[in-house]
Amino acid sequence: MIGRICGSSIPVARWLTMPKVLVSDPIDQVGLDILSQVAQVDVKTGLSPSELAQIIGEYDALMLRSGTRVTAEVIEAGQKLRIIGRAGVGVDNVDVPAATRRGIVVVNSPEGNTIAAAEHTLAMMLSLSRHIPDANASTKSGGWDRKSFVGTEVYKKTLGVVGLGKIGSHVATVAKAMGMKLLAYDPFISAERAEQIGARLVELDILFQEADYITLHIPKTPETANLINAETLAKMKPTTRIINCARGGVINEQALADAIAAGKIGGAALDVYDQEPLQADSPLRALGKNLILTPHLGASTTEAQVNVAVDVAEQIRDVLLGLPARSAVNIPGLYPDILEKLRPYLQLAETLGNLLSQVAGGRLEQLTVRLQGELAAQQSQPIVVAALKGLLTQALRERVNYVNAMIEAKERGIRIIETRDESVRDDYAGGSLQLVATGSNGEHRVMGALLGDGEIRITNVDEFPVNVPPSRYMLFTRHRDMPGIIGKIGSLLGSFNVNIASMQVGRRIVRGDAVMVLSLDDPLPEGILAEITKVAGISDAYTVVL
Ligand SMILES: NC(=O)c1ccc[n+]([C@@H]2O[C@H](COP(=O)([O-])OP(=O)(O)OC[C@H]3O[C@@H](n4cnc5c(N)ncnc54)[C@H](O)[C@@H]3O)[C@@H](O)[C@H]2O)c1
Ligand SMILES: O=C(O)[C@H](O)COP(=O)(O)O
Repeated sequence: MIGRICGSSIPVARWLTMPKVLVSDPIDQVGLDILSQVAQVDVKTGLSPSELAQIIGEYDALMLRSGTRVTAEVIEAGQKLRIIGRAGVGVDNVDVPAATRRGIVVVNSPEGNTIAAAEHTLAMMLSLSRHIPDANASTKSGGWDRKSFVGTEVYKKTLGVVGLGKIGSHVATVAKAMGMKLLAYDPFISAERAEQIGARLVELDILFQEADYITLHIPKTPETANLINAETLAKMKPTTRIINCARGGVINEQALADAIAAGKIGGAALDVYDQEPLQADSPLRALGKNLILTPHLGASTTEAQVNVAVDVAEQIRDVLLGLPARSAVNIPGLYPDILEKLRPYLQLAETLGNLLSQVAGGRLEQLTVRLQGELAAQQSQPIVVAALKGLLTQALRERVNYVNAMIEAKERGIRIIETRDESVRDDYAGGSLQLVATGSNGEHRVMGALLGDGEIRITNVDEFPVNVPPSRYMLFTRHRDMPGIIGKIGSLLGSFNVNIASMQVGRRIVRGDAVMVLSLDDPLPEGILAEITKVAGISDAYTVVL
């Protein structure tokens, strides 16, 4: 039987077992079509956080814009949630730390609406300069008033750009072409970058004092909240006009309304507000032609909505299919191109982390990740995250993933040390990875490498050289290197009907201490470990399940 779901023909049986995606804000149909290839898609907009919390439990993914608030309560209720996709830039309406703790990947579309937001900013600046909204309203209501709407030119005026990122840079470039002089404030960009755009990087106070127009393109952070307040407004010229198409809350709205009403600044154009929708009794609603208000329309162009819908829907689809997301805001450094290159190393790191947690046992206090030889030239952070994921697998099972491994480790008080040494040369062209765990059972270490075909080799366990591929079931022993031990272990396993796939002994000196590593086809039956430790010369035996 064929069911028709959002334009695609999917057999009903398959549809019923598909993951479910909730779309909680208006999203372009092209995004819904992409999601429908792999999921059941429900569109339910206008939900409050508590309404969302009530239904989110049945969904594997959530797609939203700025109209939905994803609180910690929503995330807690979203027990099946794997991904939250923000079809836009700002993720300040999502409790990202709560999502990270739960291992939920949060993605956005960092560039899909850049041009739309920049063009809206420029439209706001020109509308404010020429009183277009009020002149339009007056004319439409029957008037022909040319005297009240005399404007000013932007040509040769100074534009102060706060936040010279993607949107700020585009605004600056177009403003430059209109003959404006540019000042910029952004503590995270270089003077050279500002110069390329034609802007002079200055301190914030200089920008406030000298700019005729100030445009904000910063995220809302503890540093930027309330950036424009009564004190900073007092530094501006009485003709200065402010445009905010970034985030509400970076301007103190009461202070702005007071300054405009008192003629202390020239005016403002706002697209974003402290509380959205803008409160009915906001002091901003009472002001006249020197204040323009739009209802968060910066990203509302046909082109931008297609861009962000495709960008985010593709990422949700990929994550639901087990593939990486290309712009996850809470996975450090894991971009697809890097991921592709590092994939075999990530597998190695995760396997060694899992092995180490079982070799070491007990409570872990510190993990040292050593990248040696060629490996030291690779980007290390994803490798560290993969090692932590492996290390925590025994404790957290599927609850740990690339999103939350770092935070879970930190919450358990595990210190992470990373070292790299390109000068170490061994038999492995791709270099070696060594993991050292320090904890309640002292210090333990494992080392591994990749063969030319990408196959993993465990090359050292607690300073004993070995050369074994990892396998699902493994048996490790510590013993005295003496005749007869290997045979006894072999026949003991045989008597319990356990098949040995491979066996390796690692020793540093003849007849000294040694390790034995066995790869087994079957899990070890209960009781066999006790029998193994009774064998003369065996000091320790433990199983590892990878
Ligand atoms: N109105 C809308 O519909 C709309 C649409 C898109 C984006 N936005 C918002 O616009 C803002 C900018 O977006 P973007 O894509 O250009 O982001 P971006 O990350 O490219 O740029 C932000 C810039 O702000 C700078 N910055 C950070 N903290 C700062 C501080 N304390 N002081 C000065 N500069 C600081 C950063 O260095 C960066 O260069 C974001 O808040 C985004 O959410 C709004
Ligand atoms: O951060 C963003 O991308 C903008 O604020 C756009 O928000 P919207 O998707 O709700 O229009």
